[in-house]
Amino acid sequence: MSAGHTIRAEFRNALGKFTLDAAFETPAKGVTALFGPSGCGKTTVIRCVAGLTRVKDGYCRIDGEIWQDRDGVFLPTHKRPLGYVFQEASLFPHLSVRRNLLFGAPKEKSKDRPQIDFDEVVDLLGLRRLLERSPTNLSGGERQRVGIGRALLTQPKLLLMDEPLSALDRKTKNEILPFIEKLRDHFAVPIFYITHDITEVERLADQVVLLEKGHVVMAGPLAELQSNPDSPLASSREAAVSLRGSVVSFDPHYGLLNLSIPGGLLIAPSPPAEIGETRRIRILASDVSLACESPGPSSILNVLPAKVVTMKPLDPYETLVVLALGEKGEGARLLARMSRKSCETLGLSKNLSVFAQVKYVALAAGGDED
Ligand SMILES: Nc1ncnc2c1ncn2[C@@H]1O[C@H](COP(=O)(O)OP(=O)(O)OP(=O)(O)O)[C@@H](O)[C@H]1O
Repeated sequence: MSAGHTIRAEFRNALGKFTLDAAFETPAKGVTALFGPSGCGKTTVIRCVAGLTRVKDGYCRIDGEIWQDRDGVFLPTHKRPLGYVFQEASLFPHLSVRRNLLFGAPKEKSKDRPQIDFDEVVDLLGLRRLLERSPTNLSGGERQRVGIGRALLTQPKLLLMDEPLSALDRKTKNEILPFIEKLRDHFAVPIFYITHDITEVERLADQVVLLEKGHVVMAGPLAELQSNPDSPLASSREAAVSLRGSVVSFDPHYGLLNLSIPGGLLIAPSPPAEIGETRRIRILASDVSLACESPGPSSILNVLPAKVVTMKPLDPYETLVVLALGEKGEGARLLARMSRKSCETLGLSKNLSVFAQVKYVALAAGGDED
């Protein structure tokens, strides 16, 4: 990774009874999810990145710009070009949505980097019809969209989002997720996204920093962590992989989308989509079963040749199988979770050619990923 296009964060300090010893480097693009159980230090890390908490032994470099080093450099928060989105947006009740959005936006345009445009933000976040309203009677989801828009319009070099959906009910969360997906794919601003909800990580993250008790357990691209059998993501009950699929065709008769993924093709029920559109796909380990020979007719639409990469017992009864799609195992990784008995009956071993039967393919709502 060239230092110019990465974010490097290192923070070490004892904070009361809590010891923070977190270091990671991540690309300065897309969404980096900070994920881990309550109290593991997610908020503390981004407070350090924001300069709201100052630890002596700290280093923070954002896309070539040093915000903190060990030789005394420490940019105060107001000098750090960052946007901060909290669990609940605190909007100014006496200002219209439009003026709330523009609050904090620089008066002059910077010439050294592309600017985030007001109209683009408004349209992308679906705020046009709210512009002249007062924030006092907005719904929780609308308020949060205004909060996100306001943070983006400060023209940040980094957007920090601290559990932005956790105060919302499931339905509103599902309404807002597509907006966050759109802004991830549309604007070039890197995002640090704190959550303890794995489904948000799977839908939004490009990279993940896994935290536990103030330490970074693992950090890297989402797909790598999901398919690494030693990662807590792979061994969890809800283990899944997120893949990117490109729309190849649509069958209007059955309402089925054909998506090309590395090492194979997937079919998923879906409304029509544009050919070439990229969609994020989620496949749960518990929705994948294996066969050694091509199975006959079945209700399962997706049967993909794959090779066994590795196997890991999760407990005395269940095994996690990591697969590489494609006849030569050249494609994307997939996980299958099965009983130890099934594993033994099939005689699974490293490099064995198998057929992965995928029972359910979850597709993120429309919209192009990079
Ligand atoms: N300045 C401080 N002094 C003492 N303790 C602190 C300080 N800042 C954070 N802590 C402690 O650090 C720990 C981590 O807190 P933090 O809020 O970062 O966790 P989190 O992973 O974001 O949790 P949650 O998901 O519940 O929000 C907590 O035990 C907190 O009490």
